[in-house]
Amino acid sequence: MESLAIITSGGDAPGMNAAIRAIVLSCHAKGIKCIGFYHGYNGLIEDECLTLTPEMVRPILQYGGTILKSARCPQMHTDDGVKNVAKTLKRHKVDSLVVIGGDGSFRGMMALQSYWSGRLIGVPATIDNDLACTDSTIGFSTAVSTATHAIDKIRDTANAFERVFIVEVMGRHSGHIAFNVGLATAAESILSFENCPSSSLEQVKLSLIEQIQTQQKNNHTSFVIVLAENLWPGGAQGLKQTLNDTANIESAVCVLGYIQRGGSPCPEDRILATELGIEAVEAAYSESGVMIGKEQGKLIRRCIIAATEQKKPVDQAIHSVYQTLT
Ligand SMILES: Nc1ncnc2c1ncn2[C@@H]1O[C@H](COP(=O)(O)OP(=O)(O)O)[C@@H](O)[C@H]1O
Ligand SMILES: O=P(O)(O)OC[C@H]1O[C@](O)(COP(=O)(O)O)[C@@H](O)[C@@H]1O
Repeated sequence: MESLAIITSGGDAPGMNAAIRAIVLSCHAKGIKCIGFYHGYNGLIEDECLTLTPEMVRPILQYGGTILKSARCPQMHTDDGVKNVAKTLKRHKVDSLVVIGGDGSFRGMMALQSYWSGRLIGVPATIDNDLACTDSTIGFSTAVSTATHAIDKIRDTANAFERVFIVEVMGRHSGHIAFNVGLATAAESILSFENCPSSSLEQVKLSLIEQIQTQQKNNHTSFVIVLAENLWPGGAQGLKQTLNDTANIESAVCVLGYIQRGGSPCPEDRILATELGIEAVEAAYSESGVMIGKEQGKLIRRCIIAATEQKKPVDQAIHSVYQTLT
């Protein structure tokens, strides 16, 4: 292998820079030229790139975001877009492409397999942790930690005013962030896809109201609801309105939003990203269409189809602890 390219694609995640650093340093040690393309697949279509050197990546491990920038690239959903990516890779004589991103970015890799015969390796990075074949994705631990610290602060003011608070967290359509953050902050209620299927929202509403009213009768304290984004019609504001209209319950809303995607990666994400990055370069000598993951302390290589098509449920132990305590 003489030349390896990297992109960061989809939602940025803290630790992407640490993965880039590990890949570049590893390539340098093996005498492989390492090319970074900007803006996810867009940079491969537009041919926006630079040769990455150790000097460029030495100081980046502790920073959130990505020095290669990230983006979503609608053209990848067309044959022409994918063909243009393949053309750029051929023009630069790239032997292997490492895609640092989430399930969508890996679907892009699958599309590329039809037009490019180089080696394709995925490094799982998304705050949502919604990829199978790895216990954790790069960025997830940091996002959970950021949201936990934010809710600890909300708890202080919620306690002072004896308020009901609805805190909306990210996760697109999966509840890994909601459940982990809810447990870490002793939220009185966690509302997510896994425990609130859309057909049950009326029932969820009634039991939530009962739970709040019971607590308000007995205690002078706060009530924090951790709500997964895209679950409740109208989001956190919609739920606030519902509580008010149905039971005259006042609540305050905080949508944590993009702060969960930013900030310095926590040690777990820095270490995970470094391990996965180094293993990605190793794998790029002999494999293609694989994602590097880490399960039960072991680095593994799994077919990207399995990683994207399988669901990774929220840890059953976390579910059980929440059910026991509420
Ligand atoms: N089915 C697909 N076919 C080809 N490319 C895809 C597909 N799904 C996603 N992509 C590419 O991957 C990019 C990132 O995907 P997205 O789902 O937005 O983020 P993530 O990789 O974090 O899940 C998309 O903007 C698109 O360029
Ligand atoms: O940046 P955008 O386009 O607003 O997307 C927001 C989405 O991105 C995420 O932060 C990360 O999702 P992906 O890693 O799948 O891109 C989701 O939690 C959220 O729903």
